[in-house]
Amino acid sequence: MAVGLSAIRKRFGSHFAVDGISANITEGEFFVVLGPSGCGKSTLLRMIAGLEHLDGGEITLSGRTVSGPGLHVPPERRDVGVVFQSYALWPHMDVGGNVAFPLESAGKSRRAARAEAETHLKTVDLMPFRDRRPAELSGGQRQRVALARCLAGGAHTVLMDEPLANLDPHLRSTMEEEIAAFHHRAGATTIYITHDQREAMALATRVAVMARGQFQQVAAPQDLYERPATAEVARFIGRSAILSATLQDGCAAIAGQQVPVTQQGSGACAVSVVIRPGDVRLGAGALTARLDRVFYRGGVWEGRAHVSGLEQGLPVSSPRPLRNGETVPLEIASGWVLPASSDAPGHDAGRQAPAEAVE
Ligand SMILES: Nc1ncnc2c1ncn2[C@@H]1O[C@H](COP(=O)(O)OP(=O)(O)OP(=O)(O)O)[C@@H](O)[C@H]1O
Repeated sequence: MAVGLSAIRKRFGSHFAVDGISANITEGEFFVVLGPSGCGKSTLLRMIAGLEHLDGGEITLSGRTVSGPGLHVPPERRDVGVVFQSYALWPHMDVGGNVAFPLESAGKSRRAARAEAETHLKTVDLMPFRDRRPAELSGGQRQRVALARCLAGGAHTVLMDEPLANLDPHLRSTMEEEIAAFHHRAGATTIYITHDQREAMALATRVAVMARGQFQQVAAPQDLYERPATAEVARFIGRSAILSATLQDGCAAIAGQQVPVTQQGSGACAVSVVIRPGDVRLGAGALTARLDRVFYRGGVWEGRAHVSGLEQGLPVSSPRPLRNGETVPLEIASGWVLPASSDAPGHDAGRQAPAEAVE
């Protein structure tokens, strides 16, 4: 295990910014922490980096305890590289100098450090820019310098705190590909923080959905989408409707129809069913819906389908044009039953929040 978090807590005044998080992050994993602003993501990262002391619990890095009761290994002795959203480059040094800096600090000669820095500049495709100063680079190029410098530091574990937050959407998606390639090449265990679910889904081996200082669910992106543990996770990841239904013989009664559903374990007959766009078939079926909130999303149209008697509109998407106000036949072909308790699928993190009431 590369990074072990055991019931870690951090309090500011009376407020727990990190409130009992446990997780085991494996060697080489790309682990994304996803959550809304203020949920405690940066505090968690700073605790792992050694920039915050813990108020409880224990952190291990490669099996070595670095934070725990009466123990706090300083940041520079943790073998951890950090990339923040502000690039933190030296403005007076050129690109090559910035990347060579950790190598020189580690005692290499200037010449050897420069030569090694070039290998890392090649990795992020920045060799043609090695003599420029940071001020002469675009945001994306600066971020790549920060990545190369992190590589040069040779850290076993890389922590990234919203590294793409300052970039425009087009550059963000290019940089996502760069970061994925960087991870593939460098192989370092990476913990990446973001509030952007699309970014999380694109990059992660596993995603931890964080809220109010706790991990709500830790799972692979597809599992999170298809088998959310709570209503909160279902709402945070992708589009969904969450409907109350009664369950019998593997089917949920929704709007007078028997909808085949998937669930974890057995249990209650009054359940909450998550419906995703892929669960709804448009164009045929026993139900009739009126569409609104229709948007064209490049290749597909998205909208909400309102069926009489249902408490929420269903999310729909179609490769054919949809129109606001049109009436369409549809069928709900499948759904996911939210686990009633904490024995949620894919959930391997410590303290858990109860499933929320359905809106
Ligand atoms: N040094 C501090 N002193 C007091 N409160 C703090 C301190 N650092 C963070 N907090 C509080 O702890 C909570 C979590 O903050 P944190 O920065 O970890 O959230 P975040 O999820 O990273 O947010 P964002 O996405 O907006 O950066 C917030 O309520 C914040 O105000």
